[in-house]
Amino acid sequence: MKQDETMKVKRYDDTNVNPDFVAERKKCTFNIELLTNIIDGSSYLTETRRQAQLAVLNNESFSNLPDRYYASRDEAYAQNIRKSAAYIKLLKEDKSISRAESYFMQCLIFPNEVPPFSLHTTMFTPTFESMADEEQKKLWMPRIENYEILGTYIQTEMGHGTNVRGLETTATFDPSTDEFIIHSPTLTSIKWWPGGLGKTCNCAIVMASLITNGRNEGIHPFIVQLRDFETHEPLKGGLTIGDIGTKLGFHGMDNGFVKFDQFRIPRRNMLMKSAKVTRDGTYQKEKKLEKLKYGSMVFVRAMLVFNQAGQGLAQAVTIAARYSCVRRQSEYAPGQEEPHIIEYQAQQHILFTELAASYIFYIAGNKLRELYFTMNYDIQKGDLSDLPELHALSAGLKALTLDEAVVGIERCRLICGGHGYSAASGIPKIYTEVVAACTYEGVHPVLYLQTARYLLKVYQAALLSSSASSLPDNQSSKYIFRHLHSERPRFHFPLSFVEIVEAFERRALMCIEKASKKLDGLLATGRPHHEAWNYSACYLIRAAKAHSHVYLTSSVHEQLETVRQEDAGVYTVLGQLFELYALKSIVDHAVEFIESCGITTDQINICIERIEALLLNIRPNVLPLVDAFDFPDRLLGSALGCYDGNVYQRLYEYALNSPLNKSTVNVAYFVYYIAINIS
Ligand SMILES: CCCCCCCCCCCCCCCCCCCCCC(=O)SCCNC(=O)CCNC(=O)[C@H](O)C(C)(C)COP(=O)(O)OP(=O)(O)OC[C@H]1O[C@@H](n2cnc3c(N)ncnc32)[C@H](O)[C@@H]1OP(=O)(O)O
Ligand SMILES: Cc1cc2nc3c(=O)[nH]c(=O)nc-3n(C[C@H](O)[C@H](O)[C@H](O)COP(=O)(O)OP(=O)(O)OC[C@H]3O[C@@H](n4cnc5c(N)ncnc54)[C@H](O)[C@@H]3O)c2cc1C
Repeated sequence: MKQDETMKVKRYDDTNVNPDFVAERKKCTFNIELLTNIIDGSSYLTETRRQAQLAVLNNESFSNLPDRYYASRDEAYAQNIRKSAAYIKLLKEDKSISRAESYFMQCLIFPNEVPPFSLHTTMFTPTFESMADEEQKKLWMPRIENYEILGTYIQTEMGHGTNVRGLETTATFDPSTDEFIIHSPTLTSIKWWPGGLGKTCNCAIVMASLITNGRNEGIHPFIVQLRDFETHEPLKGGLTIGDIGTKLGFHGMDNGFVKFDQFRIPRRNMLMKSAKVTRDGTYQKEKKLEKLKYGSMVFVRAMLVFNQAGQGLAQAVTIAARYSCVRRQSEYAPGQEEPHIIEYQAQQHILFTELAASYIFYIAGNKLRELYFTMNYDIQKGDLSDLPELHALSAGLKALTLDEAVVGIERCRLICGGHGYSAASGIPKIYTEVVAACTYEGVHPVLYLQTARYLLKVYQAALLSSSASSLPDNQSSKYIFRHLHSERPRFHFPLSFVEIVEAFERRALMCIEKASKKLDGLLATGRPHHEAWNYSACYLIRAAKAHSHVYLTSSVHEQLETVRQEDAGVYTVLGQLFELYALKSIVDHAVEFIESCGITTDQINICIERIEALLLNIRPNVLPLVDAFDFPDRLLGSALGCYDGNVYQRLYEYALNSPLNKSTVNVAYFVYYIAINIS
């Protein structure tokens, strides 16, 4: 990114900081910058992020006007398009902007929003690049990279989302014209939900059942132009396109629908890397590349762990922590000043356990992102051997971390009392964005079951093998092989970090064993496989969750081992957060740990006592620990969570700006109430 020498705005305003915050920050016992580097992934990424954020803060085109919480849907959409236009212009002008820089800029330009063009970069382009043949890439990529083509990803229909094989939209080859005819045969086959489809995008990847020579060959991707490149009107010839209406959140996004009525596209608009239809209508496919079509779903799921679960929860925690260090409430000791609510153990228990979870999701999410890029390099070259592992990991972790994050965000809102319910707290906005990710890219029961399917295969292989050597080193399920044929150790309390990881592994192995036994038992009674699978679902889901917990704990433990060599202060605080997250999970799933690790209820009580001790350990560092996330105020969008802690002044300003305060007597009251009931 080109450096702008004229940058004026600082990322933080250090003047006029609430004195309570100044005192809190003085208690810090560790090197905040080093922790920030760990959260970002490296010191290089911290610097890159800061430069990108400064570029946004110094560019007036990216300001949020009108206030984001008072904007109507029309205004929110218009504002997103205005900012998108400026952002895309910048990307086109400055080709040196890297992928990481553009990512960091986008997060701040659209705080807690998925903007209308985002499907272009997260799903449309990656799917095209992965599924198009070389000739198609030459033809289309320059216009895709130049944003002349703005694309979305159209898969879900009104009647089918999860069951991709059940999609009804057809793409029938017509050899007489060398075209495919895209058609929505029923009401339920209308494509529904794609982001940016309603008003913004002019092209799309459409997933449809390919029919040629009278045979249905299954779901395939097609690139389809939807709107005229000059007038932006929907193309004639059989398209009905629109916005699907108001949702829980995503107000600035035009999630849309499209009904195809015998709409024609050239044959070569089928993406032909792994399968093709020749001029005479012959269908050919390369079986080994078949699963590439799922690739963009794996990509987004893997990114959601750090981007939505990690960052979303960390933002809510930052807001709740800062507010808890400002807010005073209740008489603690008779006659004394009311304490900050952070001093209440009940508050600390919720806040610090969520703080710990946000660190775990961020760090494990970074590791998953790196693993994705490493494994995907081979996958794109045609070696798909790592894909099942990547799919199982990304599906399970997307589900587990987002499940825990949305509960955590809501808990953070609740511990802010009444002001948490105001949009000005910023938490409702974070919640509605993050909770959407629990649905898009696959609902969680279904994703857990995908992970379980993989785990049972690994377990079967482990039963037949006597060592772990048949699995590559990077496989997260290697512990299944290791522990299946080894003695369970005796655990000592309080647990060491190494013992914590082994306890999670033993618990996961037991859950997998139980799921396998349950399934086999049902099969042995003569039930068909699909029925036995369905009635094992609760066991299978428990196994997938336990396995995902293994990845979280083992990857953060690995990070701790590196930090241990570098900095004692950071090692201590990160270790406390790791231990807190792990012990809380052990207590929450005590039955599974007692059964799998041979531990007693007394030892669970030791964990409960240890959690209380950790709350006291973490207390002095609470503000520095959220400062380490390094969120600019604009990203948080919160009166309660600002860096300077001037909560009440900002809440008052927010209320004064309410559109209802533009007049002293509201016209509706005058016209309806006074006119009818008083005159
Ligand atoms: C710091 C630096 C930064 C760096 C920069 C980087 C920054 C980037 C930042 C980005 C930030 C993000 C922002 C977000 C914005 C997003 C906006 C919203 C987007 C929303 C888009 C959508 O919402 S878009 C629709 C998604 N809709 C689903 O998600 C449907 C779920 N439904 C299914 O996913 C299937 O339908 C389901 C269930 C498998 C059954 O399908 P099915 O019946 O065919 O499957 P079966 O169970 O029979 O499985 C058949 C065999 O396929 C295997 N397999 C199945 N899936 C596989 C897979 N994915 N990969 C591999 N393999 C797979 C399976 O494991 C079996 O393998 P095997 O036979 O060997 O066992
Ligand atoms: C904000 C948002 C943005 C989206 N963006 C896009 C987009 O850009 N492009 C796109 O194509 N789609 C998009 N979607 C659609 C999204 O991917 C689907 O909603 C999602 O995959 C779930 O499908 P569904 O809504 O049909 O739910 P269903 O499949 O009908 O599932 C409903 C419920 O049934 C249960 N269930 C279903 N199947 C099973 C099963 N096999 N086993 C156990 N339980 C089951 C689950 O509890 C599930 O929650 C978006 C959705 C949202 C909310």
